[in-house]
Amino acid sequence: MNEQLDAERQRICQVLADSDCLVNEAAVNQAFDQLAQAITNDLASAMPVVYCVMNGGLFATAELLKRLSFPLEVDYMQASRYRRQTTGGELNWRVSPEISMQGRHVLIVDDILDEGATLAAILDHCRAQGAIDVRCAVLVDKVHDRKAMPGFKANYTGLEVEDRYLFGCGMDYQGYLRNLPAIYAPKGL
Ligand SMILES: O=P(O)(O)OC[C@H]1O[C@H](OP(=O)(O)OP(=O)(O)O)[C@H](O)[C@@H]1O
Ligand code: HPA
Repeated sequence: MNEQLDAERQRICQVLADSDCLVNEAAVNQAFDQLAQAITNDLASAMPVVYCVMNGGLFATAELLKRLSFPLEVDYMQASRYRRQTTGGELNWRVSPEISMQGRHVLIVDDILDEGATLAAILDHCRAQGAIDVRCAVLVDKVHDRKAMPGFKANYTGLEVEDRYLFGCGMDYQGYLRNLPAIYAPKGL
């Protein structure tokens, strides 16, 4: 491995070593079980299309899909506003989904509702595309009063987590550590 990449690896390992684990793996799995049950109750007969919001939604989508045992289709979209930073900017659409939303029940899956600007824009887009029912599921809703639309909530929320910069379970720290099965926050952030 080149020296620069190894220094990066060591820096990220140090961030992880210096972080607090806020939600452990067992609690994350329990949250996914509850989310999947609520989604099943509502959508089992609806032949929904489940859209993963890449990249952060990949982990939550996989965890949910393996718990959903009814017919559905899966697609993805990519709309990002953080670009490896810890504060959000303008929403940048990078990939649009292939499966049409026209006349369909739609479930958007993402890792986190933070300020909510990403999800709000995606939900508007889905309605404009002709979906008859648009719902969203997030693993985490971050608790603070900076929501883009006050009171904005996902239809399905796994966990409410304190107002710190989070990583793990799909959420990244500077592009890394999405793969961790628990939720962490770096000390001081
Ligand atoms: O509620 P908001 O403040 O809008 O933030 C939430 C969004 O931010 C993250 O995506 P990001 O733009 O970092 O892209 P990523 O999915 O590739 O990490 C996350 O996956 C959500 O989509
Ligand atoms: O706390 C966060 N962590 C990772 N990605 C995010 N995108 C919005 N908020 C966060």
